[in-house]
Amino acid sequence: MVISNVCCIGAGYVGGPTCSVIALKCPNIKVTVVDKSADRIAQWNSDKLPIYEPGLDEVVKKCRNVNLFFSTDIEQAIKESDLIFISVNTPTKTFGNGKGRAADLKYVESAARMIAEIAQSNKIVVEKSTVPVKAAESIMQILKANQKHNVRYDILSNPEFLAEGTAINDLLYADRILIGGEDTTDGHKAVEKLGWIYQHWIPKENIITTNTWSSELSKLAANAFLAQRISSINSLSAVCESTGADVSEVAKAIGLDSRIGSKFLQASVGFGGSCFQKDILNLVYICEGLNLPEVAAYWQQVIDMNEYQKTRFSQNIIECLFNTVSDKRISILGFAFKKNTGDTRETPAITVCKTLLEEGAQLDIYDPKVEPEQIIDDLTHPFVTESPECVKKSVQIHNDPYSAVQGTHAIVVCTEWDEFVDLDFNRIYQSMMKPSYIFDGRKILDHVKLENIGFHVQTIGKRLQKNGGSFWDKIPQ
Ligand SMILES: NC(=O)c1ccc[n+]([C@@H]2O[C@H](COP(=O)([O-])OP(=O)(O)OC[C@H]3O[C@@H](n4cnc5c(N)ncnc54)[C@H](O)[C@@H]3O)[C@@H](O)[C@H]2O)c1
Ligand SMILES: O=c1ccn([C@@H]2O[C@H](COP(=O)(O)OP(=O)(O)O[C@H]3O[C@H](CO)[C@@H](O)[C@H](O)[C@H]3O)[C@@H](O)[C@H]2O)c(=O)[nH]1
Repeated sequence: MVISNVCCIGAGYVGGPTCSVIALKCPNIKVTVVDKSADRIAQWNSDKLPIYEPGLDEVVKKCRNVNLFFSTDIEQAIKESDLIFISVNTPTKTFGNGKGRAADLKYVESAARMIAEIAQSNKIVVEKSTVPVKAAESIMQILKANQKHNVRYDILSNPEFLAEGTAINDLLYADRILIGGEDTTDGHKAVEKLGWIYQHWIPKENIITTNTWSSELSKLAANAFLAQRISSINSLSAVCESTGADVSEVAKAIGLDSRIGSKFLQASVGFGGSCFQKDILNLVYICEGLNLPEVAAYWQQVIDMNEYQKTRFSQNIIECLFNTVSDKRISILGFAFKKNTGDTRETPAITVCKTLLEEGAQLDIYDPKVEPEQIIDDLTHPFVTESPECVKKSVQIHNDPYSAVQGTHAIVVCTEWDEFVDLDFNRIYQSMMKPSYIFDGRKILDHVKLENIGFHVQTIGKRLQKNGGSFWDKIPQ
């Protein structure tokens, strides 16, 4: 099997870690990750990588400039390679047909056009990006229509299932590798070649092959199923809050049924991240295009429930704080969409912060990995009711959790960072305004201990009443 040179177009959250692990596990393959962003490539070549991911630094340090290269010379990398991963972003369209729903494939298309322009020898082109079903067909059309030399292309679908914060582990010990290809002799050969790369570290039985369209759809389906579980448990969290049931107990009770399983049943302020919402919206759009409105509506509800959860949590904060947060200082602990990443794409913290800002609150924000500029950017783009200057006046970013809680009325936990569990809450209580509130949007804190210190505690899917005076009192019994 002779794949000796791999190129990856797109040095992002997927391209970077995936290719680093391929380089680590396949020392005889030269792996070049290219990007049109010179800044991003410079960061990959520096001591401070552009993304935070546990274990990534070590892998990059070991392989960089040995058999792993980060470069802006896209032309050279395409020319040299046998196999090219397209790992560019596929965000939700913000304009025109399918605005707010369809995946924007302009970056995939431009990558395909570049390959067609440059390639002088046969290439296996691999869709690593998450794309709509049948995208491979469009890529093939672009490649064939623009073919410069007598080059043969094979297109494969090889979706990525890594989750941020655990990317290296997910890549090293993937549950499965999915490869979709054409059901022809050449198609099978291409699938085998890509499979051979993964066989360097993934057991053969975990590498599954399907037709191209099944592979493309499986990626959207996997994310839809995962997000659906979160929306399902979050919907029940509202029932728990109104009845006195505890959503963690419910999750445990149902999760022990081996048919249901225990994972992805953690009720929360809502799911975030660059994928779930984008991919489900894309699935909904595809279903509408296929004239399957009932199927589209079914999956749309997963997104709607997530919006409901984020809004519900934010409104509860305001109601608990005597229906006004105007000029009150509120600490936000955690801004990333989950722990162990600095990524803020679609983080529920944005909804919480924007709601509080619209109500006139002053925010003191701390996150161990998110850059301050990123937080300001997220809260000002696009901002409907306030100018960016107003937002900046109302937001202070801290590099220490204790300074972020000093003199504030309430703490809102938006990300489940481990370090929040071990904070000295006695010290924090002393430094806050009274009554002191904690809104635990991630269910990570010891609520009984906090109540014993004197905090008023609110969380998702459970009534905590010890210190009374909360919005639960309004609920008719
Ligand atoms: N982030 C995740 O955890 C994750 C997991 C699985 C799948 N995915 C999918 O993988 C794809 C990439 O996601 P990401 O999070 O890595 O995106 P990203 O935005 O972090 O990275 C994409 C990179 O592609 C570059 N790029 C775009 N067009 C280019 C071009 N024509 N030439 C060279 N570079 C180009 C951009 O500059 C950017 O650096 C998406 O389709 C996403 O849905 C993401
Ligand atoms: O029980 C849970 C599990 C997750 N979340 C939230 O859901 C979001 C997404 O979490 P996770 O799926 O762990 O991270 P992602 O990096 O978004 O990974 C998802 O999206 C990727 C991009 O497509 C896929 O590759 C992964 O398989 C898929 O898990 C985060 O806000 C989590 O806090 C919950 O609220 N409750």
